[in-house]
Amino acid sequence: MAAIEQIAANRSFGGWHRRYRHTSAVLGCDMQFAVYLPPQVEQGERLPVLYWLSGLTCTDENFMQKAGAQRLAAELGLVIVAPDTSPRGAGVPDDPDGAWDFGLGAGFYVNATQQPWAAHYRMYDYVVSELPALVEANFPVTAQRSISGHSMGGHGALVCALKNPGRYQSVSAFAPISNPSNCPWGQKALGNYLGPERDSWKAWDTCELLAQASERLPLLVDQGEDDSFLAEQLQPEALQAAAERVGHPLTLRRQPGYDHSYYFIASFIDDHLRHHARALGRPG
Ligand SMILES: N[C@@H](CCC(=O)N[C@@H](CSC=O)C(=O)NCC(=O)O)C(=O)O
Repeated sequence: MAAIEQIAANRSFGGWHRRYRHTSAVLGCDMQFAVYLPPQVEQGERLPVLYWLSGLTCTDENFMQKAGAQRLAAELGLVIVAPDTSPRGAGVPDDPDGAWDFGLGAGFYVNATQQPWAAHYRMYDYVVSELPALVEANFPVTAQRSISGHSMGGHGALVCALKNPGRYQSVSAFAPISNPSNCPWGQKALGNYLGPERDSWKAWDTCELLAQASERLPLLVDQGEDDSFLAEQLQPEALQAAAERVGHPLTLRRQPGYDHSYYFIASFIDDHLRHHARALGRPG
C-alpha cells in the first residue's frame, strides 16, 4: 500500500481538514487529495465516507474551501474525501492549446484508451478503486461509501455509481453533465480520451448507463435555472427522459435563480449531506 504524506491540516468544526500527497500507481504520478475528518473520529468512531468529485479546472481545494460542508458533516459524522480532477505533474500531457475544458483539471472520471492520454488519464479507476483503498487503509473509516459531485464531477459521480452496483450507498449531483455524448465538453473529452468511435462513449454516459442499470439507486440532482452552461452542456432534460424511460428513481430539483457556482452548491449541500447520511445510517 502506497504511503501518504500530510501536507496541510486545519481545525474545522471540531474535526480536521487535512491534505495529503501520495504516489498513484493507477495514474502514474503524484496526486493530492483532501479529507474532512469529523470530531467523532477522535472519540474512536469509524465513519462512512462521502466522495466528492469536483468539476472542470478544480483541485481538491475548491469544494473544501467553498461548499461549506464541514459544519453539517461534523454533526452527521461523515468523512468527506475530495480528490483532484486529473493526473498532474511532469510527463502528464495537457490540452495542446492549453484549454481549460480538457487535459489537466479535466480528467472526466474515465479511463482513457487513446494515446497520449492512456498512460495517465485513468481517473475512473483512481476514484473508484485506488483512492478508496488508500483511504480505507489509512483512516478510521468503514467500507460504507457515497458519492457526489459537481458538473464534470456530477457526471463522474453518477457514472461511478451506475457502473458499480452495491459499491455506493447513495449518489447525488449538482448540475451534472448528464449526457456527455451529446454536449461539447463531453464530446471533446470522450473523443480524445476514448477515440472517435461513439459506441465506446456509451459506457461513460449516464443517459446510456441508466438504460442498463441493474441497481435502481435513487438519484438526487440539483440544477440551477440560471446556470450559464445549462442548455448547451448539462441537459438535465436528457437525464429526466432517460430516467423516465426505465423508471429509474430521480429527484431533479430545478432551483430558480441559481447559477453554476459554489454559491449554488453551498446553498443546497446540506440537503445532499442529509441524503447521504440517511443512506449511510448516520443519525440526524
Ligand atoms: N474557468 C472557466 C470556468 C470553469 C468553471 O466554471 N468550472 C466549474 C466547474 S464547470 C464543470 O465541470 C468550477 O467548479 N469551478 C471552480 C470554482 O471554484 O468555481 C471560465 O473561465 O469560464
